[in-house]
Amino acid sequence: MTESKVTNFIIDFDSTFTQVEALDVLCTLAFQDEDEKKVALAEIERITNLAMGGELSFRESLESRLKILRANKNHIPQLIEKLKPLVSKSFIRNRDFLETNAQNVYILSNGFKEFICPIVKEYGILEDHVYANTFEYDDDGIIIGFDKENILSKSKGKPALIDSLKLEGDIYVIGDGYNDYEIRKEGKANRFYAFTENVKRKNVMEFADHIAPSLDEILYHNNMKGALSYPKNRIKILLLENIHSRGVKIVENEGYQVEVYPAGLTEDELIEKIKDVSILGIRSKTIVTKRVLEHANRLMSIGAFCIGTNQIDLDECTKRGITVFNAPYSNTRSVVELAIGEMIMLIRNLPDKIAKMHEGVWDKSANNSFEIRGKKLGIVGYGNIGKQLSVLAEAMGLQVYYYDVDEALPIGNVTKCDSLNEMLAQVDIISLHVDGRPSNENIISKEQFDVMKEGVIFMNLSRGHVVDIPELKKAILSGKIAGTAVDVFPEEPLSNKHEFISELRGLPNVILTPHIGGSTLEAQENIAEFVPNKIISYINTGSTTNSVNFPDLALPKLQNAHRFIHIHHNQPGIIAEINNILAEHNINVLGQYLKTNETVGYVITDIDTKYQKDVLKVMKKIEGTIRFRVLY
Ligand SMILES: NC(=O)c1ccc[n+]([C@@H]2O[C@H](COP(=O)([O-])OP(=O)(O)OC[C@H]3O[C@@H](n4cnc5c(N)ncnc54)[C@H](O)[C@@H]3O)[C@@H](O)[C@H]2O)c1
Ligand SMILES: O=C(O)[C@H](O)COP(=O)(O)O
Repeated sequence: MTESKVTNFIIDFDSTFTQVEALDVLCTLAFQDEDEKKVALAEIERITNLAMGGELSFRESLESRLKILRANKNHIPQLIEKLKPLVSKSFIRNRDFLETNAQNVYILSNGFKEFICPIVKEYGILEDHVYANTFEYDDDGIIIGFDKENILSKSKGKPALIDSLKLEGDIYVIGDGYNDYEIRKEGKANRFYAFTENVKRKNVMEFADHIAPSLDEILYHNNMKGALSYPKNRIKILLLENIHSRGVKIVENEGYQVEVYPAGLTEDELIEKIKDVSILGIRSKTIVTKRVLEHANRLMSIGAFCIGTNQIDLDECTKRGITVFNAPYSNTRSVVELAIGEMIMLIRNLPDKIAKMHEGVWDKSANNSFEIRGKKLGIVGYGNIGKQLSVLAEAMGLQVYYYDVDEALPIGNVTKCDSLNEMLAQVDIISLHVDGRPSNENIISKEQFDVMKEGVIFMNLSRGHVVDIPELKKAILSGKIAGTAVDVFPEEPLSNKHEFISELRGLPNVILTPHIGGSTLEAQENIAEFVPNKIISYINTGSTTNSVNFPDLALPKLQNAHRFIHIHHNQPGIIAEINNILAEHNINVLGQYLKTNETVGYVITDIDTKYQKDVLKVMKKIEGTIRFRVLY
């Protein structure tokens, strides 16, 4: 084969250039009767797969498929219209590449020119670069066969055709079928890319020189300019802790390489897994320590698919230019509903009564059973959950008191308390809704239990470490606390397979739940929609809206521009240096956005698309740079 700089791309049509097999679509047009259509379609698909997997000769498969089809000439224009929107997404995206390189792009298909030519023409592909079969019709216009003299209708037709073309330069074949690989197998191509954007055939992928989930990947692999600065399939996302399938779908549709794991991971396990991960998705269980982050060389972003982010070393993330996003409101209501339900259960002594009933004991009595109406509810932590709880509780007739370390505007008729102990001393029901910052460890301990009223109801649905558990146990056993609900624990099992160990097990009138305050399908689905979209927006545009640790920048969509994203330590002079470099390189700036926090500076510069690429290296070398990337 001639060694040359010219690269010829030989592209398959069905399931490569388009997302579908054209004859399957033709079948749906040809059959009116739904049952007949189903049977025919299944048979055509079966035969296609046999041929694409190399188990049936192409000629046999084509003959059988055309026999099943009762298509005619009039169906062809309809077929073309159906196929146009079904061009593979990465081919649509890279129309520029196809147009610019038209001289070296060929379509080689065992399909039919009648529908291929009008579709690929729209992408600049030359008509005389399309090699495919042609239909034969009877006098009534019914498709009865194909041109049997065409080399492509014969076995090993593709390698034979390539041979006949006598192309100069390298030949790279892009396709999803065994017959595409055959070109390489017969020594007529330098490289075979198994194209998996639409279908993945194991027995084709195993022979590939390179597996390409998109055309972007092929262009990137060849150092050629494509529509995207970085192929999405190279972005690996690891989703832990049983994240709702909605979230998995969103990141899959975005084209990321997705790995899903149902439970949390230990620090060592996470260190092992995180090496080539660009995005990490976790819930409350996975602790992302400094040590983990030291091994996370590629990590760009962490999604906490929950509210709390105390499990993540946020300072270290910021220093390393890793953005963190969470879902600050998606499970608020679920926690509040559980808290309301539990306070009613506890004030009526239901945990014990239910347990007795299961043992056959009928204990009908009003002793120690009360309404919640008129009782005083004390909320520790008047944030999103605390406030929503106060609104619902007031509506149910409770008098609400709250204590918060920050200034928080009272909603409705609630009473603000100036100290924690002042509040604890006067309320009948206590509900904790503080965040999990380290300084909140044991904020409820002996001193706090001591000031509480006798017979108080105590609930913790915030974080486990905020309550001193041995002291809580003493207060329950002494009768000081009449009822307790605990949803969160200092140590929680990593998965449903591990045992729950706690000294609170078996105590009277105690509801223990496995950290399910936010575990409703509604909440999980909302979270799974919210967090991935924030991360995708960050990856695609650089927007950091709602980030937990980064300066908040909402950015406009990138149009006819390249975007330089520069993250640096917050030190003087960097923005000036960036702009000097841009000026020295004669770069036309279209827009610039800057925001800093205590740790980092975040500068986005949109520039004209024509610039000398050596500027990229210079930008990376600016002292204090944490990360630099380019988007287009
Ligand atoms: N059980 C669950 O499944 C579940 C579900 C969601 C959230 N949570 C936990 O609930 C917490 C609160 O959620 P949110 O959405 O209301 O958060 P938020 O940030 O809106 O509110 C937390 C409030 O607590 C206050 N606070 C912090 N420390 C305090 C202290 N020592 N004393 C008094 N006030 C203090 C803060 O100032 C803030 O107003 C989350 O951080 C999370 O840890 C648990
Ligand atoms: O912070 C939260 O939102 C809650 O603790 C829920 O956490 P989870 O998603 O691990 O149940």
